[in-house]
Amino acid sequence: MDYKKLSIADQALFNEDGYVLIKGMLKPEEVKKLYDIAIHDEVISNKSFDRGDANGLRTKLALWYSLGDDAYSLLARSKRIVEGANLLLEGESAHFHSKLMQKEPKVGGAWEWHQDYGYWYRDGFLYPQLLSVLTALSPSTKENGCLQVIKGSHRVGRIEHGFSGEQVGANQERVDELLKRLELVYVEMEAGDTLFFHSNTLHRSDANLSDAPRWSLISAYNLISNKPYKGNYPSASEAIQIVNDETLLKSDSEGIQEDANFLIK
Ligand SMILES: O=C(O)CCC(=O)C(=O)O
Ligand SMILES: [Fe+2]
Repeated sequence: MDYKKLSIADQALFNEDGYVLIKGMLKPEEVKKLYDIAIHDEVISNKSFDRGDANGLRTKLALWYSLGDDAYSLLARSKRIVEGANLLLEGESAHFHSKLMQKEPKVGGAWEWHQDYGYWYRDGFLYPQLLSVLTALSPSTKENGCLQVIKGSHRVGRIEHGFSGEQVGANQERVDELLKRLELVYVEMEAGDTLFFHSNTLHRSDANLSDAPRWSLISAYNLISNKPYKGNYPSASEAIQIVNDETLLKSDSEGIQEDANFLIK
């Protein structure tokens, strides 16, 4: 079976709605491999930190910048994903960072409404020419706190963000007005589905009060010409070393290296 790739119709949906969901972007064997590696990855577990929500529930995550030869990077470097990012960003993309989100049963916290560009603006990106690629490693449902998006909200431009507990959230008054006008979509995903979304798309998620974990991998890409004017994000201005789609399954890649450049909190 061939690997999925994004089409011109997917690009049109992304431009219209601010996101596009690609079902079955990963093969079941690929998801199994990545999830197995992730749940046993001690480096990830040691480098993870958590973010509390307004109710004190906490989501664990590990975040790193440069790509390597680990299994997560082979996905982030895969032809189908990088070409998808290139199509949607309308040019050559670079990798800004990747993260492994671990929203555990009963304790995984909520995320407040935000635009990723609300954060990344502060990191020094001058243009919102960035996107997130979220791949579900386990099923993502309303019950376990799937991602919610406001359809078409990428068109409003950057909204002011301020601190809301330990998280940075978008101005609530604006969010409330947009919710009166635009559709709120719960993006339920099966393991192996991938959501591409614009850096100005408003999104949030509920806490995971269910018995099922919700793990996902999120890689962020910027247009290579839109490199940040400050900070130290080497991969954001480097060409991505693309690998064939088969590489993830064929290689004996494992978890991430201890010396990957992790964000340390
Ligand atoms: O996966 C989620 O629930 C939201 C995470 C998110 O939006 C982020 O890390 O920027
Ligand atoms: Fe986000």
